Amino acid sequence: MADLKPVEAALAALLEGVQPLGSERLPCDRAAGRILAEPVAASLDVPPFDNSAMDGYALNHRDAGRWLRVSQRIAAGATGEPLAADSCARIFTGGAIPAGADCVVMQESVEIDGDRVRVPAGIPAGDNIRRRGRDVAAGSELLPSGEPLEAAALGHLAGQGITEVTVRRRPRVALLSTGDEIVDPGHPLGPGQIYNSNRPMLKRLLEQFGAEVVRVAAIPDDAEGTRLALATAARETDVVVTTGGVSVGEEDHVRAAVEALGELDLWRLAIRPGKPLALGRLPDGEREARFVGLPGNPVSGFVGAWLFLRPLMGALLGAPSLAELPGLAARADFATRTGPRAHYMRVRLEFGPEGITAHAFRDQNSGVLSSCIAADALAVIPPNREVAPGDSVNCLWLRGA
Ligand SMILES: Nc1nc2c(c(=O)[nH]1)N[C@H]1C(S)=C(S)[C@@H](COP(=O)(O)OP(=O)(O)OC[C@H]3O[C@@H](n4cnc5c(N)ncnc54)[C@H](O)[C@@H]3O)O[C@H]1N2
Ligand code: MOO
Repeated sequence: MADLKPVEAALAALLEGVQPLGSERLPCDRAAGRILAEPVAASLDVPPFDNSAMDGYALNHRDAGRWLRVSQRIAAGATGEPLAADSCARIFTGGAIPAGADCVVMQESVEIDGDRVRVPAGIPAGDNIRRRGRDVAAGSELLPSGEPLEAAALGHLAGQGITEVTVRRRPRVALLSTGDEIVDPGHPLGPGQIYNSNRPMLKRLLEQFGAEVVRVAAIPDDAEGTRLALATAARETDVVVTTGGVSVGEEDHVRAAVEALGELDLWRLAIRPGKPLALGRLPDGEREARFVGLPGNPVSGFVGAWLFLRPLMGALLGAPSLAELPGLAARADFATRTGPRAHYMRVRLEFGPEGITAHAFRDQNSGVLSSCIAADALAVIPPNREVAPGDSVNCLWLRGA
């Protein structure tokens, strides 16, 4: 087992030389989930003027504790007049603070007598005022390149009146299945056959990671057909992913075809599941598609997608948030022992007042996809390690992309 390589070595080989893809302009309302390809500068202060955080009265803090005439009414959207002496302004949340006022007192704290009010003494200057530029200052960087355009970022763009952004083109991916026994749903199953569960699973994961799956196909079981399928896929895409046929079986034409078309490295990784992995390049004139051959076992493909396809999509998208899975420490509720391979165990995390507990699924076999459905994380148990209930284990978080 001495030849088993660490995940990091394969990942470094996979990402070597990968450059972010080109960009495209999109209207903001079609850019949700996309990755910014350039920084966006703020041209406006947000908020654009000092305004009230409360429904109440705007005054100068030196007048707090005295009876004041209510000299004007300022609703959100209106601008008031400068405050006259011995007066305050009725003001509503979002209303512009009039000149001369430097604090707002909420109406629940005010005594009212006809058109006069008295606020408690000792109100500090600035109280309940949302200062101009407090959220965003004009001229500052609103969002950096590589930022995923999720809810708050989209709100921030709109806050500047921005209608269009430059985002990365989505990586185009081909997803090809090997295996004579694999049948697509919708067709009858013959003896010894199984349905193709990897395809929809990996398609969904790739889309979650920001890719566009532009081609799905089965690789035919002959040398020429395999070569044609791979060459066609490479021409149309940035990444060609295959499933199955990466261990030591004899039935496989993928290896020979990738070697004939470009370069191939076969890895045997010190991880369970996902030991065999094929990485390569498929040149097409000036450009090339990256090749990733994931193992056929569904859980091995699932884990391989999180560990390899996610950072690859991150590198193509220039999105640092996809580079590494977030890690968190949890208390194991299980016992296990590893051999020469690190075990990436599917766990459900329970967040309690005493901390986080990792519950491992009973059957961790790499063919048992049901263990992935409710898995929140992969608990990474290093090689040659014994874990007892209560021990701390490092978990890689799988919720979200
Ligand atoms: N002698 C050895 N045998 C195996 C080794 C080894 O080192 N020496 N490694 C094992 C490990 S670990 C893994 S993981 C698998 C990887 O196998 P392959 O990538 O070659 O995949 P296949 O043999 O084609 O398939 C494995 C398994 O997965 C099923 N499968 C394949 N594709 C799909 C699909 N699209 N949907 C659902 N299920 C799929 C397939 O029917 C097989 O049962 O090799 C071990 N063997
Ligand atoms: O590495 Mo395989 O993925 O253990 O089943």
